[in-house]
Amino acid sequence: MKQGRSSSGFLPAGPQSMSKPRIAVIGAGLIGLSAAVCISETIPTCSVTIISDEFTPNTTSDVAAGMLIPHTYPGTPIYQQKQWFKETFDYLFAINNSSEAPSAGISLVSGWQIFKTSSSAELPFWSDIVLGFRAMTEMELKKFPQYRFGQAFTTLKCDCPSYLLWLEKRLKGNGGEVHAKRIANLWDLQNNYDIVVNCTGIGSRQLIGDLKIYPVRGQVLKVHAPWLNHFIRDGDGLSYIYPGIHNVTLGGTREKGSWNLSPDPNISKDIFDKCCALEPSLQKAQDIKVRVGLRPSRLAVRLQKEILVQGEKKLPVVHNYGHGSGGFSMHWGTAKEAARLVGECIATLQDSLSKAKL
Ligand SMILES: Cc1cc2nc3c(=O)[nH]c(=O)nc-3n(C[C@H](O)[C@H](O)[C@H](O)COP(=O)(O)OP(=O)(O)OC[C@H]3O[C@@H](n4cnc5c(N)ncnc54)[C@H](O)[C@@H]3O)c2cc1C
Ligand SMILES: O=C([O-])CC(=O)C(=O)O
Repeated sequence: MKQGRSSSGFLPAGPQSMSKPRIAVIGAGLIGLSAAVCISETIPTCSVTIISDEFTPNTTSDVAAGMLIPHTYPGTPIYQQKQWFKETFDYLFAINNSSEAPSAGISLVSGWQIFKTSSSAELPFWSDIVLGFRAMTEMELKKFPQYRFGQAFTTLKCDCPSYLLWLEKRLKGNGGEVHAKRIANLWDLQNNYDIVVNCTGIGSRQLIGDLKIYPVRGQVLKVHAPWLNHFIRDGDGLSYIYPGIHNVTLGGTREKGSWNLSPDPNISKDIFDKCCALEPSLQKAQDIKVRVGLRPSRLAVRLQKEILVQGEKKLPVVHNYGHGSGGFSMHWGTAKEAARLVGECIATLQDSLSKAKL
């Protein structure tokens, strides 16, 4: 049994009425925790239970840099991605402006995204959502002699384990529960929950057989270099330096289709050397830790309702997974949409219950 989370007796023996709809959220990474918090706050009449086999600090979400810099999903309309990013940015900006900022692990960070050729630097769809987006000046570019062009802006960063713990605490404060268990089949939940929210990330490949989701392996270093406060990102996405509250994340790699979770020392050296070339003071970094995560990648985030049917039985499922490289950038926007879909499922269930009584 994992500390503070029950691993047995997780199935509530609740009534089958819809006076208090019972929602099971599968997955305790960023996407499951944020969806659970959002559902518990927007539909306070329901009970929310997270069921997951892994928790912080052992999820992909703990490995992430946690920067709010979106990656484009080719299969999701841009207006939709822009809305999710804006909702996430506004929500975290408000937390950053509150006394909760340090415990939630949310900080503002300014810096540069740099490019070797100006033609590779299109105006991103999120340029009017981050703060103070502009082209870098000649003087700023002098710091990076190999680069021709750059974008300067201020964005938000989540300190990943702190933020996940903060979300879990908030869920429990709203009366939510958290249980440690691996789910092999969504139907195992049908007797005890009215609606299931699937936030299993890369686990959706096995749990529901979605072969459209695949891993993109990422290796990063988490180092102690408290003098750094500006981020630097090579526009190719293969070198970045992201200072946060507790450490600096150095990255990174993108290996499509690799399931290998073991750190590769040669890759660590390569990341370190490339980041030192951008920011020589990193030679003095200490306490270097290596982490590997598998980005749950998909052409489009899957955010939709599905009604599973088995004979007479029905199980409403809301899917919310496949956030790839952009979970932190999009999570609150997708959590809001998942909560809205759960609300629709509750309305449909209530409607069919009242029709059955007639
Ligand atoms: C190196 C790296 C750097 C990144 N940097 C950034 C960044 O700077 N900004 C950004 O926006 N994004 C970043 N990301 C992407 C981000 O980490 C992901 O988009 C996000 O963490 C996905 O969250 P998730 O909750 O879907 O997945 P996960 O964190 O993997 O959570 C899935 C959960 O589901 C549970 N689960 C799975 N299957 C089952 C099952 N059958 N039964 C029970 N539980 C199950 C797991 O135990 C886990 O708790 C980065 C990723 C990596 C790897
Ligand atoms: O690309 C970045 O800047 C960080 C990130 O999201 C990732 O490594 O997936």
